[in-house]
Amino acid sequence: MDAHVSPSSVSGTARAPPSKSYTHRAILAAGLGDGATVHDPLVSADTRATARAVEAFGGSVAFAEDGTEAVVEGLSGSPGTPDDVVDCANSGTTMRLVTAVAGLVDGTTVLTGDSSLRSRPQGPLLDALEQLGATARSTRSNGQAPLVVDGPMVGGTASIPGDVSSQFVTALLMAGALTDDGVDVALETELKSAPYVDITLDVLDAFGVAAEATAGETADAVAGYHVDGGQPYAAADGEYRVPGDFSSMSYLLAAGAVAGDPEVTVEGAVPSAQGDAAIIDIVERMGAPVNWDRDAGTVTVEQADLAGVTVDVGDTPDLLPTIAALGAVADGDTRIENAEHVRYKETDRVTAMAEELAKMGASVTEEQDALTVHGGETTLEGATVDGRADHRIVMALAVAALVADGDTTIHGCEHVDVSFPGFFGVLEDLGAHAHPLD
Ligand SMILES: O=C(O)C1=C[C@@H](OP(=O)(O)O)[C@@H](O)[C@H](O)C1
Ligand SMILES: C=C(OP(=O)(O)O)C(=O)O
Repeated sequence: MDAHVSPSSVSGTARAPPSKSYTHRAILAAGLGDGATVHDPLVSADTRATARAVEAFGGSVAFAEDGTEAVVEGLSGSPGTPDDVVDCANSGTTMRLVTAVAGLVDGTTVLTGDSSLRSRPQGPLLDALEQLGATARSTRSNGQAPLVVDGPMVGGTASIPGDVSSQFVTALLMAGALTDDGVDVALETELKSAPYVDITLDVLDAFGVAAEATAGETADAVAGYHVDGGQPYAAADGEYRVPGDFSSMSYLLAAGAVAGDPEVTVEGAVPSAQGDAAIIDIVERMGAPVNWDRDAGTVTVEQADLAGVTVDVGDTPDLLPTIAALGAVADGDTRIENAEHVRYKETDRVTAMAEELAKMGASVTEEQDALTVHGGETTLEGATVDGRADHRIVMALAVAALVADGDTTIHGCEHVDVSFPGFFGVLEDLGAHAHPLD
């Protein structure tokens, strides 16, 4: 489906959806234990995939019709053999976390996903599961799904690269808590996307599971992570509440910074372990006045003439599309560095943003691990662009389109359902001329 975006301003207050990363982990943790009520879950295509996987292992997940909670019945630490192939759809988090849980099953689990997910790397996780005592392989022997996993694994030490996906570490820690021997994850390289492991430690802690980083050679270096085995999952009082999603917030804050008339306020911005809260500092560094009231959980951003900045996205890969869109509107160069792992997402987001912003007239230089947007050299023009079946590309292009000269058509706008269902409605409520075409 196409979305149509005309140049327009935005103002008012919007609420960010609940965190996708926290929701995946909370539903899985509740499912691996005796169940819990997860309040304010993100109800989206990706989190539904994790809910289906919990059900495939023998639990159940009921999302309330009004979306305010998910009631999870757990499988008490013993995932059963799924009756059918587990379809992780478009969700990398689901596939990685569920592959490790499959290593606990005394039987065979088969996992697949859509064509995007079947092209993403899983090899290091398969190797890790083998090191822990499971059998894990790719049906095509190319480190990609479909995957076949035979457990049970006992635990031990798994050595993995840290520069492909932090989700491998998250997966090994979450499943490792239910092994007999526990799991030591030894990182072969520096960890990218590290704040996502902090989110995992946060959720594990809330479910009564102890896990920690193990010290490296220097004071701030991390050698890996450790989780003891035999730790049941149990949320305090059987309840867990999901905070707002800063990656989703980034599009609303970026919209306010480029097209605020004069400002936009985003609710749901309670502090949590999410590295993507860095978007607040980034829009401020680019010149937009920002006020984050941490107690109230609100961020207000005013429109301003933005200036290019250099941003390292090693910790915050999901912000790359948003920063690239901001850079196309700013004056001067915006250089996004340490970005190679951003190529392993729903699509290669470095190339996708370079090519799609270029269609809108932006001047862009792409390197293997960096993207530089040369703002101010050209005028951003409305164009027909391709969201590449990737929710974040669609939303970032919609932000750029608000201030392009002329109308923009974005292909594949329905993919926002992966992380931010109703995104175009929220933009419209802020006053933007942005809507899906039937
Ligand atoms: O664990 C998570 O919830 C996520 C980790 C990150 O992936 P990588 O660790 O693969 O970079 C991020 O890009 C993804 O959107 C969500
Ligand atoms: C990469 C993402 O998610 P996942 O890895 O779960 O597909 C994302 O939401 O940007």
